[in-house]
Amino acid sequence: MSQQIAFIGAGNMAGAILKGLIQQGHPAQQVHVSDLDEPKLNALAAEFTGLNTYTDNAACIANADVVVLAVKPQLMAAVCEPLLAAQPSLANKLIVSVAAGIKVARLREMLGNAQRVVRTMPNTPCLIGQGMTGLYADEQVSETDRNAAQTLMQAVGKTAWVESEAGLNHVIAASGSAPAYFFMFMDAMQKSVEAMGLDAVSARQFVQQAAIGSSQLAASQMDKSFTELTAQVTSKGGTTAEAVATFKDGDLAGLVDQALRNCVARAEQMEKQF
Ligand SMILES: NC(=O)C1=CN([C@@H]2O[C@H](COP(=O)(O)OP(=O)(O)OC[C@H]3O[C@@H](n4cnc5c(N)ncnc54)[C@H](OP(=O)(O)O)[C@@H]3O)[C@@H](O)[C@H]2O)C=CC1
Ligand SMILES: O=C(O)[C@@H]1CCC=N1
Repeated sequence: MSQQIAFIGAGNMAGAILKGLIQQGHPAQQVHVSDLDEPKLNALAAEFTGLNTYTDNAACIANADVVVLAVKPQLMAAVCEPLLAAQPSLANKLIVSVAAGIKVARLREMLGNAQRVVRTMPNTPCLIGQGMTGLYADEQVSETDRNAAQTLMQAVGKTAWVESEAGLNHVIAASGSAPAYFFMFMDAMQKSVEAMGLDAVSARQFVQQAAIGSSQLAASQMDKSFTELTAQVTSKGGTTAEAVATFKDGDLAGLVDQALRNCVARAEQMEKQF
């Protein structure tokens, strides 16, 4: 029998994971989700017959085997307090956090020293089963719980463990936040070709399919580095060479490096803040 899985917070990330999970065959009757926003819950309940919705977080987790904490980091402490008050021992539940910037030790503190805590860093492509999730657990977490957390996230994409908790912040930079970078790049490309005269629908289709094709090509040629794949497109004296030179002149790599370092720095700052 499938596990009872409870999501605290029905926002972007929980929505992506729970939809992916149900679409992958987990019975909606065994998925529980709570949020303060009733219209959001009603929309999910209308989409997934049998889904259990709550405005009371403690009720949501009452019979759960796995609790996915999916509220904003700044709300996590306030959200955990009543959970702990209602269930002083969370020993019978595996806690899976998707929150950026809240370390295992801090989560345990918020949850009355709950031991069974796994941190994950997914991304929004989980919504279509194409997510990438980094996982971290310390030595106090059993193999069974690690496997359960991994199986949960594998329902919505690929997974990989990181050995140190600091590594999870690198996962945020490389993949948790990354969909936003790619969308920004695609948006800039679409706007550019639209300004040149391509209609909006065509511009989106060309840019989007180029992105899909490029990432699938890269995945099919794991023996080639991204630099080698770039070289395959770049004919000497041709058009790509001009665009590539422009990116190099503008230090695209330096800008990307700075952006990712700032992303990690913010995660580290949040670790102190929340
Ligand atoms: N978005 C992303 O791509 C990723 C996000 N994450 C992490 O996921 C977590 C959630 O982020 P995201 O999904 O983007 O945020 P959202 O704001 O979309 O989702 C959080 C949800 O929690 C609800 N909420 C607020 N207060 C409570 C409460 N007291 N009890 C229950 N629910 C509550 C919010 O409702 P309301 O809107 O009404 O406040 C909202 O629906 C964060 O910790 C983030 O770090 C991790 C990886 C990727
Ligand atoms: O922006 C954030 O803080 C979250 C974490 C990764 C993606 N969104």
